[in-house]
Amino acid sequence: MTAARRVTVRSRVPVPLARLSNRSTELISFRELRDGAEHLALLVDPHPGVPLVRLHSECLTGDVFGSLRCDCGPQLDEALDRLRFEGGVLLYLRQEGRGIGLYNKLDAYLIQDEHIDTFTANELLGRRADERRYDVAADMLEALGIRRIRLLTNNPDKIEQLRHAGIDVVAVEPTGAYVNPHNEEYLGAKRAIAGHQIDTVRSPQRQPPHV
Ligand SMILES: Nc1nc2c(ncn2[C@@H]2O[C@H](COP(=O)(O)OP(=O)(O)OP(=O)(O)O)[C@@H](O)[C@H]2O)c(=O)[nH]1
Ligand SMILES: [Zn+2]
Repeated sequence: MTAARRVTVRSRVPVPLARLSNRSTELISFRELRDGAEHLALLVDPHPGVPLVRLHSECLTGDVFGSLRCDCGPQLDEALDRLRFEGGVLLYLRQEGRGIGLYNKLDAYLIQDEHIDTFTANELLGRRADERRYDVAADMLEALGIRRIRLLTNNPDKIEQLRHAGIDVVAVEPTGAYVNPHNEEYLGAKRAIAGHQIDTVRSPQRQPPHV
């Protein structure tokens, strides 16, 4: 049996971000990540105390194009706003489509258009309902010297997997429920099937980034 290789920081690059103005921000890459993906950490100088951490799984359609089929865009905005206010860490995990990839996610959307829920749609494509693992996120936090966190999420699986991987999640802070006419079924399935703590209160549309 080969010994597990330790994840270390590969580079820390200062990158000023318009929407995090006046904050010192670094993008951090890693060596030896267990799944070989190019996951990234955004570190914003935290206030003293237990840092706020957001694990954000990649969603090209929501994060970049503002797709209304999901809630990823406004959740990313919210996390960045929180970091601007109090600092912390955002792990941007390259787990597009809950781990099935972009093209498969687009195929899953066509299945969902027949009123099949988002988890069953993955399975009809021969994939698992959610293929994400967060042990890689725990490795990244450890490489940053962070073992105690406040986690920004509604997803019980993130909490459980991080704790199992040895991260002390001392508090869970809910992220918003960004409901719109196009994502109501998607959010309903996250709540009913995956146990997300979501209040399906309609929230404002995504706002343009602050500059
Ligand atoms: N397969 C699939 N993936 C989707 C769909 N809609 C969004 N996603 C993916 O779901 C993931 C959402 O990630 P997050 O926002 O980090 O996490 P979450 O599981 O919603 O949990 P929170 O921490 O509460 O936001 C991203 O990888 C999206 O690409 C969908 O309909 N099908
Ligand atoms: Zn999304």
